[in-house]
Amino acid sequence: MANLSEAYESAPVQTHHIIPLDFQSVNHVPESHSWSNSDDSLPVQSQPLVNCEQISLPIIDLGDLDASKMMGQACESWGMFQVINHGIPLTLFRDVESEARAFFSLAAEEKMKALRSPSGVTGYGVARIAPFFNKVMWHEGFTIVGSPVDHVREIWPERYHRFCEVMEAYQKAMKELSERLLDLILKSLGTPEEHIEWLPSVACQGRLAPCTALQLNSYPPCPGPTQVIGLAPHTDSYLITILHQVGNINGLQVLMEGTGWVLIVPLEGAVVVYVGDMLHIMSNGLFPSMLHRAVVDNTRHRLSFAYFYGPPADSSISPIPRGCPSQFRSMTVREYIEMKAKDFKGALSKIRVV
Ligand SMILES: C=C1C[C@]23C[C@@]1(O)CC[C@H]2[C@@]12CCC[C@@](C)(C(=O)O1)[C@H]2[C@@H]3C(=O)O
Ligand SMILES: O=C(O)CCC(=O)C(=O)O
Ligand SMILES: [Fe+2]
Repeated sequence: MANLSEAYESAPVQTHHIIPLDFQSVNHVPESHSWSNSDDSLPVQSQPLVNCEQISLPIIDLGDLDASKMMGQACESWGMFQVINHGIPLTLFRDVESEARAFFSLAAEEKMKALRSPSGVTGYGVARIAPFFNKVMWHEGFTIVGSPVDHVREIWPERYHRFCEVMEAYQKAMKELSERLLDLILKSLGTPEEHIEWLPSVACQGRLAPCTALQLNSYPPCPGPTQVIGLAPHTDSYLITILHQVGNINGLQVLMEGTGWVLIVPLEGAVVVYVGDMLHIMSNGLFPSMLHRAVVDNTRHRLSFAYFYGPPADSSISPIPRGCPSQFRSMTVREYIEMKAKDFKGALSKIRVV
């Protein structure tokens, strides 16, 4: 990426925090992955990990004339919504799925050839938030910022082109969709143009590149799904995340005030869009960036693809003026990502001013 690698370099991850378990060779949950009775598990155990309540998130048709208003309402009440009629061909989701499956089914020593470096962003490894927990998640990921070619060529000298082409096409489609969605969401907030000079519909020429990333998440089947966590509770950092959950395997849960953890059941053909920290800041706290987590299945291998979109690294983010005192101080995207990389739980409260 032309943008944020340096922000992550300032908080490198220890090598042992990057290497996932060899899931193909385990038939029990090792102590390192058992979240029961660990300090980390407190927010996790306050409710059953599986069979929790299901909710129906608002479903918004991108062709609907009221889409902007509905998105604003959904962001305010839920911090998230589902989108249908988004224009992403089903074949593209299937192509990404087939490349991701081909990658994650490789033997552990093959995947290790694409390992993310301690201060890098692209590559194979555990989630970036892993060092903040004592226990290890039942998860492996492949993060792509820009092109994965240098990593994938190591594994597939003959067929790496296909993987790269598919990921490039997906990132292009997701970038366009993110920009369409942000246009509508920011319109619902009455955002003045000078506040979002980086958005293509506003910018003239010479626009800087947005910060984007694609995360392929893999949650292998687990012999003790209630003991482990796929992805520990977190909020996403950027403006929005577009999530595609593969197949009809449940996994994504969101913490709803007053209700607890609720399951977001995958809806075929739809994507889930959620508010990230930067949109929470821009909306001056009106749109919550919801705490979410992923749980795992005992027989099925779950995959999800998360696409993150944020403003260019050096642009500043601050609450859109809407007549109320600002709850957050202004900072650059780079500064916020650096803060979150060092302290992922405390970053938002550190920039809160009221
Ligand atoms: C752009 C990014 C957001 C992310 C960190 C990253 O550089 C690439 C991976 C993303 C991810 C995916 C899993 C959850 C998460 C919190 C993490 O550990 O890595 C998010 C990061 C984020 O939103 O900050
Ligand atoms: O796999 C999921 O459902 C959630 C993934 C996620 O939260 C993320 O990649 O940030
Ligand atoms: Fe997330």
